[in-house]
Amino acid sequence: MDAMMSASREFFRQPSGEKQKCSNLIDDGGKHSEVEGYGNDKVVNQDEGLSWNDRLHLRVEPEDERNFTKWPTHPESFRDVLLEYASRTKRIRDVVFRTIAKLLDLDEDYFLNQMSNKDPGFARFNYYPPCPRPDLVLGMRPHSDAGLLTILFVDRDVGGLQVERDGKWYNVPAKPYSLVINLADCMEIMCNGIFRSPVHRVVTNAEKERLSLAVFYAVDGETVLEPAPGLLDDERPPRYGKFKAKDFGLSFD
Ligand SMILES: O=C(O)CCC(=O)C(=O)O
Ligand SMILES: [Fe+2]
Repeated sequence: MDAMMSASREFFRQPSGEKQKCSNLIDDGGKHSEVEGYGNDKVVNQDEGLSWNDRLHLRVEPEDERNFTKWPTHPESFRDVLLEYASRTKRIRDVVFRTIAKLLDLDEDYFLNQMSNKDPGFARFNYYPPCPRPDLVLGMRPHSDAGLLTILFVDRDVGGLQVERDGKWYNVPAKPYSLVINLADCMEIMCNGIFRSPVHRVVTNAEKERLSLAVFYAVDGETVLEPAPGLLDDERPPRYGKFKAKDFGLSFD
């Protein structure tokens, strides 16, 4: 974990020109951007406000779709460290899926069986510079994660992540060597809302920079999502319909 965080810190500390070698902008004068690479998120709606962060977004799954041209070459260790890190988060993902299935009295492999070897996984390195006016701008605006599961490695010293419940925001503490596991929208659907995909945001800090790394596991656009039949009966009707992930933008493809 230390190696992953220091590789990330080293990447973001480089001069802008070096980071732009991994840019997410498409070569058309910077008018369009793609999901992968270094930069900022695309602003879809002017009213949503900007987020005070830089990010590097890299596909880690499926293995044969990794695009190493977007992966940093500095620090030199970056690629190997991320490959090792991603292989471990994938194992954690599987343990969490099995545990959730057991908690719900489903077949242990129910969620794993819903997945295909085309399902995407993305590593998103977030860098939040110190912000002179934390009262005016968020590090990341409120959202829920769209996929199945997010494994989030938060900064060991600097807090900022908050989770919403009943209209109130609660701080998620910064803690060394801890991972925050976030259930995302597609899992909420498959769990028929028994487990919820939380709305969360990041507040800025006036003095300190903050780093985090989210690994998102999602589903292929063709995956048909529906509440697990084993969770439904007359008293517990489905809260969600059946649909393809891509029809609701619930995939990264
Ligand atoms: O930086 C954090 O702690 C949260 C990041 C996050 O929510 C995301 O990347 O989706
Ligand atoms: Fe998130």
